[in-house]
Amino acid sequence: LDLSTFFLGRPLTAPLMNASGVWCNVNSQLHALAESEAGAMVTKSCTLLRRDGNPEPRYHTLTMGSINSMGLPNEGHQYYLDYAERHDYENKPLFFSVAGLTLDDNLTIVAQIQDAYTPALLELNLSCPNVPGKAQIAYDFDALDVILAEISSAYSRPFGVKLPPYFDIAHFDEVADILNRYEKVNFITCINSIGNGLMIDMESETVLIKPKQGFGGIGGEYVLPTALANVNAFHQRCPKKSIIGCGGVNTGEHVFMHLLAGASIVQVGTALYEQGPDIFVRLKAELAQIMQEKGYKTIREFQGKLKTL
Ligand SMILES: CC(C)(C)CCc1c(C(=O)O)[nH]c(=O)[nH]c1=O
Repeated sequence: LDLSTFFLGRPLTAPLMNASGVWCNVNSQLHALAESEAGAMVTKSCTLLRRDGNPEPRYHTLTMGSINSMGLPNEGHQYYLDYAERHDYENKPLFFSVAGLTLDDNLTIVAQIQDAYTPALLELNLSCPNVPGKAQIAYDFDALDVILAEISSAYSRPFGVKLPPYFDIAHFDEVADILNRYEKVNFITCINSIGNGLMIDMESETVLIKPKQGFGGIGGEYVLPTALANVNAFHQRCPKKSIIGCGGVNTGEHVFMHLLAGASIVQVGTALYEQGPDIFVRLKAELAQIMQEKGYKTIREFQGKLKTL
């Protein structure tokens, strides 16, 4: 039973990894992921300098997921470059997530990744903030085009982008058209949390997290249908790019759905936050069980083969 899926020509031991931001801020967490059954791993989106992030409580578990407004707490890009230098790439590939606060910061960080000759794969987080008062980069299509043009000329290797969810077919079309003009963008990670949700505590009649008057990104089971749609939409529209699925994964069935919808690798966020890296043992076993029951020997036999009616 070959659970492995090929990603950028490399077989992974499992089509599973963490979602950026979860269990990947500091060395102890990164070490735990490196030792886990995950087939790959990604660092917390970094900024040029270290950030404390938002005041707590900034993450809260919900009945079917989570809400967070962490505020990009991270150790600064050099810390993750130092980790990338020590990482054992034979063990599993490492993705390096970047969310610079400005285009200049992104270019500075990317130039240093370039100079570090690290085998890590760049995942550019396009939920990074735009100029105040404007939508996040991924929702400002002109700014999206500019940042991709700038990074493509500053970075000589293939890289990927982490996208927030889109909800309009015209947006899938427009964003895919932009991405398809950048052949260096060879993978797309869909989705980041669904932005600016709000949940309420009935007893105290209060919001659940302190930052942004309680507004925060929604993750977990709530986002699975949106995640699957974005994975499939970009899988269909960007045939020359690999899709990394993210959103709503907590069982082998969810992993199977993401792969069927077109994902090559499946990221786990909220469920990993709640259950820890041992979750990859369970997900791997549950996926293998489903493949056994369906008579699939390899992922290739069903990956991207979602049927329509
Ligand atoms: C939302 C940003 C703070 C601009 C980026 C970091 C980030 C965060 C975060 O650090 O608050 N949370 C998410 O669910 N997704 C993200 O991409």
